[in-house]
Amino acid sequence: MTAPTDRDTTQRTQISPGPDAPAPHSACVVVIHGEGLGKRADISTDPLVVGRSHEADLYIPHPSVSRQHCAVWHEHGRYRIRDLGSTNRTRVNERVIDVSDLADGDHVTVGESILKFISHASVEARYHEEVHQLASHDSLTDFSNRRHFLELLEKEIARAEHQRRALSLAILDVDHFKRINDRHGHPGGDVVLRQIAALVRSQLRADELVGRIGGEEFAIVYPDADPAAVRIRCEALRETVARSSVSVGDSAMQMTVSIGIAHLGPACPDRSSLMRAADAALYRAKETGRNRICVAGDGD
Ligand SMILES: Nc1nc2c(ncn2[C@@H]2O[C@H](COP(=O)(O)OP(=O)(O)OP(=O)(O)O)[C@@H](O)[C@H]2O)c(=O)[nH]1
Repeated sequence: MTAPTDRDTTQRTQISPGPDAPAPHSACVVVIHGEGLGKRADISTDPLVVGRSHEADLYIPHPSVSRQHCAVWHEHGRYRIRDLGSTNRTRVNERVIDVSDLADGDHVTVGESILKFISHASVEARYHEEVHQLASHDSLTDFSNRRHFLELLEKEIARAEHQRRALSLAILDVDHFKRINDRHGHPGGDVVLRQIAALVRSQLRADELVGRIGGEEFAIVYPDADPAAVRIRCEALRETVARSSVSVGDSAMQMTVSIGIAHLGPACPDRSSLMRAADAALYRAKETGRNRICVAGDGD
């Protein structure tokens, strides 16, 4: 065996211009303390409303926060903040304000939460974006995780009620998924789940929200679509999965999904009743043979 030479052991430092420049980014506010920790929202010329109302752009569900607490916006090259008549007032760096300019790094106190203002193209903004993405999304499928999905659903319900629009919820569960794990192990099961998630994604429109709400369970919100149209969309999704083949290594297989649908309305006026009804419909779809759709209210 020959002794190692300098060439073998020396690591050479690569000449580098430094990290990639952060993409130009609008400014944002990030919750850095209290309820809503990690949430962020971008700021544009349209006022961004921070508050406890489901319709607030940055929703902070805490009793110390007013329904519409403050608004932040971009105007003639400056970032501005205005208190919206909140009970506990808005503070910028501990100073109570009615209207104020914002500078990079300013702390905004809203009830018991603290927001940080981060100006555009900041490396820190990218860091917070990544942290938020990690906290709110499922790493296997990149869908919203259960907690984030439920929060989005709550906001969509508030919007649908306010605008008197339809909203439906579908819960989809992969049939006999345990067999895949038993045959191919948990990593093989993950490979299949990722492929089914891709099929689900391929069937979604831009305004439809999806979340992974359980191990092999996904949920989709269909805003502003009538019940008949939602049924057709779900049938197309069910068929797409049933006709596609998924694979683990060399082994290809056909999978199916069962789907339960519930519509926002007098029988399901809020998030929990909607989730319960869609779940019960899914249970019926499983009980009556799988690879099918059941709708809450039909045949209960
Ligand atoms: N690979 C993998 N498996 C998971 C994950 N989460 C849950 N599972 C598995 O999914 C399986 C779900 O099984 P069951 O709830 O019994 O249902 P099923 O076999 O899909 O049958 P039906 O739903 O009744 O059609 C269990 O074996 C879980 O261990 C995950 O993230 N990855």
